[in-house]
Amino acid sequence: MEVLGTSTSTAKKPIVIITIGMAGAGKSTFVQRINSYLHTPTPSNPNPRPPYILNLDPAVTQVPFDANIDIRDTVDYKEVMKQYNLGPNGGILTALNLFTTKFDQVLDLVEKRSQDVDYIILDTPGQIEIFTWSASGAIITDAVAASFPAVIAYVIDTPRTTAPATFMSNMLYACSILYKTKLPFILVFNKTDVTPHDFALQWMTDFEAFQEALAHGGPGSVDSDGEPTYMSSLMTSMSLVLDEFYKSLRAVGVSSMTGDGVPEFFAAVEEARGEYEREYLPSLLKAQQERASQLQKAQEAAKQDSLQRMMKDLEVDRTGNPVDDKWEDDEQDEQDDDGELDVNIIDRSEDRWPGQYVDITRARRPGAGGAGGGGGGGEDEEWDGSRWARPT
Ligand SMILES: Nc1nc2c(ncn2[C@@H]2O[C@H](COP(=O)(O)OP(=O)(O)OP(=O)(O)O)[C@@H](O)[C@H]2O)c(=O)[nH]1
Repeated sequence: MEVLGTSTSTAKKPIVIITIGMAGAGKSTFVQRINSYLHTPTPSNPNPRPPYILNLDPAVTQVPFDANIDIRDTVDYKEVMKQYNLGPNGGILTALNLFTTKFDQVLDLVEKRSQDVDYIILDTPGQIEIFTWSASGAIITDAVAASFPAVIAYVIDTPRTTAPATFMSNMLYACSILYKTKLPFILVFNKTDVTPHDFALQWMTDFEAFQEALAHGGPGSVDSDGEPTYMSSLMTSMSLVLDEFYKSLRAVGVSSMTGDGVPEFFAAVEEARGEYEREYLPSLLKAQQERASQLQKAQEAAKQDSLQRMMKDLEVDRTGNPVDDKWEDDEQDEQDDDGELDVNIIDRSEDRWPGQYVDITRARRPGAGGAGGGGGGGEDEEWDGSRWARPT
């Protein structure tokens, strides 16, 4: 079944990996690493198919991969800054907005190549909020997720997330993106060559261990009386919320530098494809069907409204102009059982025949009867082959 271009059969469709992460987390290096992995033959996959890559960061000076579509080919962000008198972040956002206006063309190009690729990779702007909290970021995400199975790869700078408070802030941010996009989500703990991600996995699975880490979060976690501070209590409550959130995502540790953990990442992507088909796609289709039926209802209501207004206008005309009433006598005849007016629509292209026309533009003379009921066929009129006329 096709609904608004969305196919329920995603079996042969490539999966879109949307790479998101804080500035410096290693998104571009990660994209390059998975790109290189997908180019490399393995015994289980001797003929790998290169991915299709989209670079959506207009401000990046160099990317370590060849993007198939690069926003920088379409929008010059420095020129945008000059023309619109903007700072760097405003320039990046406006460049992304301008690019989004052409995103239907991007999707067309991707659709054309979709038979030849298994993965489509999106690298997003360095300033995370420009993509995650902008209208254009939402439009792009929704558009790709409506056309292909899609997954969010949230890249985390592991060495910089070892403090419990930083870890929790990062997780809360990830949580907000998950609830905003509702797409399958993979936490990618990057730079494991510098700091292994075991501590993160432990904090995610063992609530007590994270509480312990929070309690030993250093000065500030308890006040002078030895009681937990406001900040410490807030973090404890938040971590309770996050405990629920951890259940709905998968986490992998990766080193984009060495390639460690990349196969595990792709295993998680395959799992995410299943989740997309099981959970995201049905709710997407349901939402589209609801929108379609709401649209139909709105159109029907608008039609009824116009009809009622038209009938009201006719009523006003009739009361204000009783002599010119063309409906009065035959009103009962012309109403069907539902009380609706039974008016025949005339096809002007067909041959005319006597009595076919009811000329409602002419007032019926009082007392005039006969065929047609309206403006023609009065007692003293004759059909001359094309119209009713008084004999001369
Ligand atoms: N040791 C180590 N360094 C890494 C790894 N991945 C990325 N880096 C380094 O982290 C820095 C930031 O990497 P980028 O790939 O530019 O990060 P980004 O998230 O794309 O940064 P923005 O361009 O600001 O969005 C670079 O110096 C990388 O070499 C990794 O797995 N291990």
